This record gives sequence, structure tokens and C-alpha cells, in this order.
Amino acid sequence: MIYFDNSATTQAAPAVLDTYTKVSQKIWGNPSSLHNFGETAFHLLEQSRQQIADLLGVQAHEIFFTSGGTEGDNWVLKGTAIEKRAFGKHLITTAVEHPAIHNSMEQLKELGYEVTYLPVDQEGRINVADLKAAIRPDTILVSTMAVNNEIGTIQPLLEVADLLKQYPKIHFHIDAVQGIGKGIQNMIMNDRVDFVTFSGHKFHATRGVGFIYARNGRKLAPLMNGGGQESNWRSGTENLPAIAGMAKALRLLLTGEDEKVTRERAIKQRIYDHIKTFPKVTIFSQPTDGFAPHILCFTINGVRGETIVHAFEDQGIYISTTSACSSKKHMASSTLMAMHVQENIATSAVRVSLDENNTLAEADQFIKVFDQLYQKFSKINADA
Ligand SMILES: Cc1ncc(COP(=O)(O)O)c(C=O)c1O
Repeated sequence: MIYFDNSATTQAAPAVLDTYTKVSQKIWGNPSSLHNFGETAFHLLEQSRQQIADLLGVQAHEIFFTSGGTEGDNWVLKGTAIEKRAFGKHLITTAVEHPAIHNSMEQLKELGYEVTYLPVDQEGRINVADLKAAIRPDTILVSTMAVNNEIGTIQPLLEVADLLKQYPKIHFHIDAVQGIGKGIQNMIMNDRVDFVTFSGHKFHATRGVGFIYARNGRKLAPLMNGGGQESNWRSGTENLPAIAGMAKALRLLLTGEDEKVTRERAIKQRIYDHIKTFPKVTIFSQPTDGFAPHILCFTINGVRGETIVHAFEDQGIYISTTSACSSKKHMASSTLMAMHVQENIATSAVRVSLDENNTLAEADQFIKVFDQLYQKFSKINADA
């Protein structure tokens, strides 16, 4: 099997599963318990936090564990809305966010908040001038993704950071779920960002674990109230086996990052160079620095995305329609719609998403299958 659906989820690394099992078997005490056994668990929890903080160049008390990207996004948005409700009720985000952001914003709108969705250009990128124009005295949060999950666009995070330096009270959030380990850590962990969302299963940790970075001094209202874990910010007994595994996964991910990114770029480039020569192919992700190295979104005009996905699957290659969330709902890609791509093309889009374990040999196999399928689809379309 060739797995090219890493933006949906990645396979947990063997070393991560090893940690998960060992911690579950040997250090299964509750980190909040007073006895030695609990103390040992607490020590490992704090060691994992420190390790993650060191890898990101921040302080341990700025890391808060969550259940994943969706929780992190919900928390930063709603936690900011509650925390800063006395100061304002206006939030700004982009028109191409993951549903964890978009649907949270829509819920906040129902509660009386106002939301501005920034438009994007033909590559799915916001313009910082639009952001500047959207900021109001009552704006409490600006939230943007680092890397778009459907087509891989990298947002101009450093320009946003520069602009927001003029507005020090506004919370600046980055959804970095698709951006970590992709060579843009300096853009994500920039000197103005206040909150960053991460999700373990996108970088070879297990499911249901993630974390947020929250800059020292910035506050979020908790959404999970209870026993006061995570410095009273996020209650609930900590998922220690998964957290310790995630710390390991992050270390593995960031070891040799440049080389891995170069490899992913080479695979993407090889597929890009091949498929761009076909007249019925439209490609939305460019092989340039403005796009992440691991995502390639394209259509074969006139063929539905799900048809392409299943045709590849029959040949042992796993790709997806543009996002795992929308794929079963047969929806047009929200990113492509925001880019004003025609709806029939937006429903035809498919996504190849790579990770550091993929190879050029797999790209060659993909290309071989692509050629066969393109011929088959062209024949069907010609007969129709
Ligand atoms: C950009 C982005 N944000 C948030 C999420 C949600 O993350 P999780 O699956 O960990 O809830 C995803 C998942 O695909 C994503 O791609």
C-alpha cells in the first residue's frame, strides 16, 4: 500500500507506541495522586511538557495538553471570547479555515459575537492589507491557520505578526496542525503569536492528544472545568501515555527536519511536474515556498473527486478528496470555493498528502497509476 493521506492522519510511530505501552503498564498512576506512584506520573507529565517546550523554544508553563486540534481551536476561540468579552466581541479569521475554527466562529456568532472572514487570493492566501482594514477597536482575536489542510497554502504569518505588533491587546492565534515539522517553525513560533494549536496524530503520535502553546501572561477562560489540572486551565485526568508518546513523536519529527522537508518537496515536485503536462489537469498547490512541502491538490476535470480516490484505492494508493472531514459529505472544498473556483471543479479536487516516510519510488508508482487512470477517464469522458 502507498499511503498519501497524511494530512488526514499519520501512522503512530513504533517508538511512540512503545512509550505508550510502557507508560500504560508501568507509570499508570494519576499525576494528581499524592503518593509516590502518582508523583512518578506527575514527574513524567512535567518532563514531557518540558521536552515539548524545549523543542519549540518556549517555557514549559506555556504548554497545555488537550485532546487534539479540534479542542485546541475551540478552546482558543471560545476561551478568548469568554475571557475578553468585556473588552469586545469582534473576531477575525480567514475564509479557508478548518471546520474546528469555522464552526466555532459560527457558534460564537449565534451568541452575539461578530466575525470577519478574510477573503483569499487565487492561491488561498490572505492579504495583510485586508486584515489591517478589518481590525476594529473591539477586535479581540485574529486567528489564522499556518498551512491550509486542503491545498497547502502557507499564510503570511510573519506579516500578520508584524501588523499585530501595533495592536498588542488582540489575541493572535495560529492553527499549526498542518504546519509543524514542515520547515516553517520560525513563522509559527514568531515573536508576536499568543496561542498555537497542535495535534499529535498529524505527526505520528496517537489519536486524541494534542497541545496548545499559550504565551506567558495571556489568558484563556477554561472550557473544561473540574479538578483543576493543567494549572486550572484544562481539567480532566491527563492522558499520560499519549502525552509522553507525543513528546517523543515531536522530537522524532523535528530531528533532521530540513532533510525531511527537502525529501517531501522532491516527491511533490516529481508528481507535480508529471501531472501538469496533462490538459485536463488543474493543480491548485504550487511547488513553491508559499506552499507546504507535503500537500498537492489537483483535479482531473470532469471526474468526481471520489471517483479518483476510489480508482487509486483499487490500485493500492490512498489519497483523499480535499479533507477528511468533508470527504464523506460529498462537499465541495471550502478552500477552493473561497478561491472562487467553479463548484464542479471544487467537487472534483483530490489531495495527495505526504510525510517523511514516503519515497520517490512511491511517487513513480503513483505516476504510473495516474497515467493509466487518466487514459481510462479520458476515454469514458470522450464516449459520454
Ligand atoms: C488545519 C487543521 N486544524 C484542525 C484540525 C483538527 O485536528 P484534530 O483532528 O486533531 O481534531 C485539522 C485536522 O485535519 C486540521 O487540518
